[in-house]
Amino acid sequence: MTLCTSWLTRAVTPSSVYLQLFDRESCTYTYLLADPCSKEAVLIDPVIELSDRDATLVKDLGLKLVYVINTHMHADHITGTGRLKRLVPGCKSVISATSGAEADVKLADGDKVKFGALELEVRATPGHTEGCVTYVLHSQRMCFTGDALLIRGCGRTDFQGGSSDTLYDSVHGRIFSLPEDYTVYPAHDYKGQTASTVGEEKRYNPRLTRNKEEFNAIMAGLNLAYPKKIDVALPANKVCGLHNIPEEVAAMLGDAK
Ligand SMILES: N[C@@H](CCC(=O)N[C@@H](CSS)C(=O)NCC(=O)O)C(=O)O
Repeated sequence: MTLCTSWLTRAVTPSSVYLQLFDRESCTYTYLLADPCSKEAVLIDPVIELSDRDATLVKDLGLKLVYVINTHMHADHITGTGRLKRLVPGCKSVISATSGAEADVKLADGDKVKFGALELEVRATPGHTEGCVTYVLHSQRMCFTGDALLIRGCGRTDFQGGSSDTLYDSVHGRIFSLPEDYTVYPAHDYKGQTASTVGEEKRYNPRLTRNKEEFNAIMAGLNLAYPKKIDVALPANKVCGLHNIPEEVAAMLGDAK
């Protein structure tokens, strides 16, 4: 198998626009996808502090932002969804129904998110949280895995209804069942990696290549510190980041609450 050593973080082709954006503080990847013909676009997993960056990009590229989508209710940062709804009137917030968060559109397994000629398939991939989903853009052979599958890793399973048993089944059943050449785009990377493929992760993921018993033991032994912002992020993200924004964040954004 050929391993890719560099990945596009930006691609504009006749059939799609794709940009991978990064938040240095939370190591979150935000994705901007668009159909170049209709100009309809979606953002996946935006971060509130960078919502001006994202709104400006949408405007500069002449795109029409139709959906601001989350892979799950994040615990480490406040989503940019609510603020983007203010900055780009008309776009709709989107998250899974099982996340327990408020949004204009609540998705279920098997739903499709359509923008222009493009379509994301929603695959429920719980385990990191109960409401995690993976979005699959079959036409571009891409999947956006949130925190379910990270590059050579996976999301922790020690809060928000997390379960290592469930995560193992989600990744093996719903992500590793995709064709091996599909590119995997995660919601975070802490080591400077940008993307992987289903085939690479099936072969080299140090957690998910193990059997379920070994995986459960690895996850039980991670002993990670709680995310620094969890106490402000979860209440804010329950309403898609629009309310309960901490004062220092609101001040930084020059926002009324
Ligand atoms: N240090 C960060 C939090 C890091 C962390 O816990 N990341 C999560 C995803 S965000 S909830 C995770 O699942 N990590 C898996 C791993 O193996 O590292 C902070 O304080 O925000």
